Amino acid sequence: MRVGTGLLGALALAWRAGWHTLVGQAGLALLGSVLPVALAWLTKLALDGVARPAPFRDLLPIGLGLAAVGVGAGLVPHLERYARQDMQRRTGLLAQDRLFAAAEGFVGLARFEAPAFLDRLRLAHQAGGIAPGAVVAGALGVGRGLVTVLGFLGALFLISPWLAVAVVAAAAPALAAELALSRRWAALLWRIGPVQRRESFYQQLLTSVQAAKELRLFGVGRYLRERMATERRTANAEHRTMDRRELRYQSGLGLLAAVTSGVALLWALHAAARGSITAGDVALLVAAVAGVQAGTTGLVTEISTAHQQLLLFGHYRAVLASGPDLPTPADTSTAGTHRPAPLRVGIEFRDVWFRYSPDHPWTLRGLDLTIPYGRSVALLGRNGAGKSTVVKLLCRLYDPDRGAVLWDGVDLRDLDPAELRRRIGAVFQDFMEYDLSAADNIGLGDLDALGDESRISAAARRAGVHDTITNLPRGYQTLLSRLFPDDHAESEDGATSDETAASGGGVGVPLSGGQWQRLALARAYLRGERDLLILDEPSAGLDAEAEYDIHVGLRQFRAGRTSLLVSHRLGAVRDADLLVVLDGGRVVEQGDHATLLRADGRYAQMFQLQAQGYLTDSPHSVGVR
Ligand SMILES: Nc1ncnc2c1ncn2[C@@H]1O[C@H](COP(=O)(O)OP(=O)(O)OP(=O)(O)O)[C@@H](O)[C@H]1O
Repeated sequence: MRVGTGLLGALALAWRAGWHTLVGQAGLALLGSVLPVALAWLTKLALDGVARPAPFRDLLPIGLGLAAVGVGAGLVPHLERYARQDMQRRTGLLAQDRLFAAAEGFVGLARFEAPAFLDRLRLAHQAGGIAPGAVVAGALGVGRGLVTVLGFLGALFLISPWLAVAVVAAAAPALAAELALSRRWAALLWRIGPVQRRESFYQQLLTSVQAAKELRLFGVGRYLRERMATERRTANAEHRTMDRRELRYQSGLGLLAAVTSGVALLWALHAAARGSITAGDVALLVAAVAGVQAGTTGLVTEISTAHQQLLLFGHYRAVLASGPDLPTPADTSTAGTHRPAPLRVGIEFRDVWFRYSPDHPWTLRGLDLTIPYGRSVALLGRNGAGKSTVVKLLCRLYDPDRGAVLWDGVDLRDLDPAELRRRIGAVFQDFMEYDLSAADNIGLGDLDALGDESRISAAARRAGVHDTITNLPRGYQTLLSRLFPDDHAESEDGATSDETAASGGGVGVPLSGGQWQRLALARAYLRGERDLLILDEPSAGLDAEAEYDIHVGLRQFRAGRTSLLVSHRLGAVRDADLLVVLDGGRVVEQGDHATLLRADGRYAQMFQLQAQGYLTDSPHSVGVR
């Protein structure tokens, strides 16, 4: 049943991707399947005619038929290959698009963090490119093989029924064995998923420019290479075991088929010597036994390949059928009921409990927090206190396990997540550095502004990165990447782009850490008119002067706007309307700077510690004096 629905799914995808190619491919498969049988029959007729002997005009149609079959046999395989590859490309493209659309539809992050789901996604991605096309080609191949085998079996049956039965009996175990093997292959691919994931992690590590510094400094390249090889050896051992099993099955079954055909041949020669069958019958019998065996082997291979691909295609179908990861309102279209209205009162975390999974400890334990409309709130606390987690819940990348996050009193779970996010601008602590142009890096913050130079440069100016960008070789159009050379053309001396890149010419320009951070800030500023601005450590990588500039700019920009700012630099956030200190997954202190200093609690301690750090001499310098 599952095989049936998988096959139907693949056929439906292929039909959608290009029905005319599918029909052409099926027609060619049918033509290809009857040609060998027609060739054998026509050869028998020609031999019998010559032996009789028959006049040439009786032999002429047979000769023309043989010539036509020869032309067909020469052309059909090439046409079929072309149609198959075209189908592969079309279904691959459609399948990939559907897979990525499904992944894009996951509202939250949890699935991207679950190793089992990641394995399934990887297999689905691999399968999506080739499996549907391979399943369709396999199904057509099976149909073609069946027609050929049945045609030859019919011929055999006419000459000797018991021989036909014997040949089928010899082929049946091969079919059963191949099906069992293909199931084992699919299970193996699933089993070694984590091993391959680790191997590819080491591969990326050993070739990534970020890791290159530390690997060289610590001299750990060889150690990691050995770990990578260990993973590959584990996968190889599993493959080898399967290959050996396959070898055993296939050579045993091949032997059985060879013995069957040998016996059939001896019987045919014996019968011809006694005069009970003609020379044409012998030729047809030899062709039929060989044709049934070759056809069965082909059939078995097609079935097992299609079966394997079908099992892989199962991962693709599973991802597509996995449904929403977080509940979304049933109907987001009805009169905009699930659209968040512009923020008017504020956002409230009400007794929020959250952990990343049942295996993780609680990160938030009954958090109560209000971000009032039009005010700036700064979230403070030591590493791991849960500040970024609050940010992620606010963007609805996860849902609370208990309690609720309310947008003007409406639970975020009752709002359309895409609409909610349209109202938010954010810089995450682990912001993205896109290997795109400077303009694109900013413009991705708001696709409407992507071609709007004035909006992009205004955002860049506000983030203090405009001058940096205009000094780049191609200004806002400079590619900020080491991955893609800016110029794919060969240089004048004929060097390829790889060589040019290796010598430092024609490559995109990467920025410094702080410059990237400003770019991320510009991206958020592009969404500055949105209802809520979230900045998670927006100045961590900036120099002191830049940080000051950024915070002055931020202060002006934030005035009268609702914002949430996460920072460890207390001097930079002291003038926020509300300072909130998190500890142990809940709010332990809140108020403005003056109130919290007077309270002489956690904030006052942290603030004084940082302030002293700037003002007092270090114990070492005192000692030196
Ligand atoms: N994706 C995740 N899966 C599991 N645990 C996580 C995940 N992200 C964060 N955590 C854990 O949740 C806790 C809170 O992390 P969070 O990033 O919110 O802290 P933070 O206050 O922002 O810290 P920092 O000041 O270091 O940025 C930490 O113990 C962290 O290990």
